[in-house]
Amino acid sequence: MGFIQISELHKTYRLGESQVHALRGVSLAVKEGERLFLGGPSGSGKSTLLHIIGCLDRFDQGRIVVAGRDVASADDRALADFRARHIGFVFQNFNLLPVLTVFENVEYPLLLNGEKSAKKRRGRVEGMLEAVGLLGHAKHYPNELSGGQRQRVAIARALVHHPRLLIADEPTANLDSTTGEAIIQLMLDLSREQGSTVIICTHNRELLENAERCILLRDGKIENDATAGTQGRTAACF
Ligand SMILES: Nc1ncnc2c1ncn2[C@@H]1O[C@H](COP(=O)(O)OP(=O)(O)OP(=O)(O)O)[C@@H](O)[C@H]1O
Repeated sequence: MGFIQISELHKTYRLGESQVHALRGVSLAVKEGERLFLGGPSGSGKSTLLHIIGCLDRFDQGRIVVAGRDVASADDRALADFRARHIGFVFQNFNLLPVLTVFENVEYPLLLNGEKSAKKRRGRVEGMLEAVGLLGHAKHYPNELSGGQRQRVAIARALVHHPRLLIADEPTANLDSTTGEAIIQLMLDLSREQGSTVIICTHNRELLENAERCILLRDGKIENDATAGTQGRTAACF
């Protein structure tokens, strides 16, 4: 069985009388340590799928196992605990807490996970800040940083507790292309060092074309699932 095992996943949003079928039977297996890019047109269901894999949202039908856990059977509290321990998130808008310093933002997941030793927390946070090149900015607040620096803090926060899964939803959408490239590389490098599985959702054609594995969604279904070297992959991806 895969590290992530998804079978016939369906998700429908209900807005008053109308319904949106965001996922229409998605099946997928991801091995531990795999680095997967998720693409597809706007509205194809990418964020919905990521949020379900990241245990941020529920689904209507199907089955999903993440890191050996059948997440549908977990109640909200157990799910929040599972998320805090095993999953790191990077979002398009960075989602840093503006009233906390850079250090405090990165420390937050360790506090959530109940790490009581301030010394251990400090060591882990400083190690991550050094890895993302921002140790000198530990006392700054998010609004004193550039977009690229904020995303580096978000990466440090996402990985500080050594999650088994890193999920990134459009992490480069608000960055220029050079900064975006560096951010993706940093996420891939650091997660490889930690052995984390990575799923990155993006509209960036170049990233999708060069991905080790690229999954394309269309109308809530997987249209294409290709690993590097597969013939015709680029054409099938768009
Ligand atoms: N909270 C919600 N309530 C109602 N409909 C929603 C909600 N979230 C998403 N949808 C709808 O579900 C479908 C899939 O949306 P989703 O955000 O997963 O697509 P996406 O591929 O991530 O799009 P984008 O690339 O624009 O971010 C869309 O039709 C969207 O309008």
